[in-house]
Amino acid sequence: MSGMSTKALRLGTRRSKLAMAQSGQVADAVSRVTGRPVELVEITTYGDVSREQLAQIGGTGVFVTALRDALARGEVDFAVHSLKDLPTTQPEDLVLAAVPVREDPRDVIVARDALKFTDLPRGARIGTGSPRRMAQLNAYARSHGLDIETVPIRGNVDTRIRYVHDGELDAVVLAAAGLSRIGRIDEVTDFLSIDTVLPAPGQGALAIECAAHDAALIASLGELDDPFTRVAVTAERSLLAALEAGCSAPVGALADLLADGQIVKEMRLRGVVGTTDGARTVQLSTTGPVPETHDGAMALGRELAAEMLAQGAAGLMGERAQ
Ligand SMILES: NCc1[nH]cc(CCC(=O)O)c1CC(=O)O
Repeated sequence: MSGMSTKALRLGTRRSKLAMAQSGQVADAVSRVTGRPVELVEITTYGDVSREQLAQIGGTGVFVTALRDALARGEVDFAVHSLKDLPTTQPEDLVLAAVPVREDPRDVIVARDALKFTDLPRGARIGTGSPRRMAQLNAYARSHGLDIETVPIRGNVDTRIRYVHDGELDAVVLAAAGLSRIGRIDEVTDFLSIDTVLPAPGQGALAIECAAHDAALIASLGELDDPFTRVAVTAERSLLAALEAGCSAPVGALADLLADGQIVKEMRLRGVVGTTDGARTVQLSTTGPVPETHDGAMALGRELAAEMLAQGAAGLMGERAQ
């Protein structure tokens, strides 16, 4: 290494509490593996300043573009993204140098009076701006005789929880991982089973991205990579891409390992799409050997997407949250 090796690495981050929390955690880990200090560089993104409904803006990756621009201009050395917010196409000048071990991928409910999802009273109002969450919660409600109303909301995690504390909503749906990262996991009143709500592709995982030409940095950051998380999110995102759906589309996906004791046997990939009213869904699953390559993981996602499309998935994805 040259004399550059003790120079601080610049980590581009959004200013939101969640982004600052996850960037801070990654900064510590990167500092540990590189032996270099990491300095946070705050960047405002379009997704932070826009007051419109995200789903209405329509474009994928609104949180990501400004960070990537700063990377491409060399203003920062690396960036941390929530993987579920990353578009499925990777810019050629940037690489995902590491996908660290995934946190709990589940969605959760924060409800008044410590209520569980299935104990919500008739007419309960549940806040979520996500067509994926609406579709699956409404589908569950229809098939289990629950009477709920999904209410489109957006805003950061604190804002969304405030709707419940202020009595405007009975419950809100959030990602466990986000609450965990900002230290509010104790406020969860119900962890939604994967059988009820499949998370967004990549949910709970982070992506550490840097310039494709920065070979030394790619190698260092690579120490934080978890190969299984990477294979799983690659399959999930390949499914999403093959369904030609954006991040606001009603697509859930999760890949997990099936183990026999300590021995990993197979990987299962599950996917769902549905209309936001929950009236129609297509949900499929495939199980097979854990893919050993990136291409293998991509193929698995494409194959499941093809089966879902054959069952009419495309017709269920036209909707957007209002
Ligand atoms: N939709 C925004 C978003 N992007 C990433 C997370 C945190 C969870 C994660 O990293 O997957 C959240 C909040 C949420 O969905 O509750």
